[in-house]
Amino acid sequence: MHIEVIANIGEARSDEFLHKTVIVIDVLRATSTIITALMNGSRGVVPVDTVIKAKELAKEDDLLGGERYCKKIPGFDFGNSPLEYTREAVHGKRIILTTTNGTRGIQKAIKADRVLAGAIINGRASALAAIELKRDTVIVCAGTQDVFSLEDGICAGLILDEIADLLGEPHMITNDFGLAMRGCYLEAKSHLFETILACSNGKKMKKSGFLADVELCSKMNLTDCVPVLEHDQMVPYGR
Ligand SMILES: O=C(O)[C@H](CS(=O)(=O)O)OP(=O)(O)O
Ligand SMILES: [Mg+2]
Repeated sequence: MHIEVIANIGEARSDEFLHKTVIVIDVLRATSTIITALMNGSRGVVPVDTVIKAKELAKEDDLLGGERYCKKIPGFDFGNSPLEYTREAVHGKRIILTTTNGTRGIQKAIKADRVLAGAIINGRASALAAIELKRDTVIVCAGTQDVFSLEDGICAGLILDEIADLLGEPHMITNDFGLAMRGCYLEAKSHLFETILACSNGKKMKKSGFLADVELCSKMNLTDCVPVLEHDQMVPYGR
C-alpha cells in the first residue's frame, strides 16, 4: 500500500487526489472536533471554508460551529473545542463547521475517491479504514496557514505505523516525508501530550485557555469513529 504524506494544505494539489483515499489531519483541532461530534451522535458535520458559506448553509435546525483566531465566531453555537461537542449538545443534529485550516483542507480534498478525517484520537481506526478502502492513500497534514504543524506530522506517523503493523512492514510504502514523520511519532509516542504541548500550536492553545483540548487531542486511539465525506457532509465511516 502506497501512502504519500503531504506537509500542509498549501502543498496539496487537488488533481493528484483523483481515485485515491485522502486522510486529512488537523489534530489541533478541526478533525479532532469533527470526530468527537460524530462520536457523540451528530448526524453529520458539513465542513466549509468561509463564515459566509457556513451561515448560508445553516438551516433552522442546524448548529453552527467554528473559529477564527481560535475564538468562537460571533453568533455561532460552538467554537472549535472538541469538548464543547457533547452528546447533550449535538446528538441528532447537523453541524456546519468552519475553521482556519482543517475544514479548508477537507474542501481541498473533495476530488478524492474518499475523504477521511484523521487525528490522534482515531489513528488506528483511520489506518484500518484506509486499508479497507484499498486505494493509494494520501495523508494531508493540514498545518497552520499553509505552514507545517508538528502535531499533524506526528499523527501521520501514527497512522503509518498502524498501517505497517496491520499489513506487515514491507507492505507499507511511504515517501521520505512520511518516513520522517513515522520517526517523529516513534520518538514521541511515550510522551505525546508533552510533545504536542511544546509545539507552536500546543503553546498557542494553552495561552488561549485550551490546555484541556491539547490533553484530549493527544490521546491515542480513543475511538473507532472515522468521519468520511459523503456528498457535502462528514458521517461515520462504515455505518
Ligand atoms: O481552532 C483551532 O484549533 C485552529 C486555529 S489556528 O488556525 O491554528 O489559529 O484552527 P484549525 O482549523 O483547527 O487548525
Ligand atoms: Mg490546526
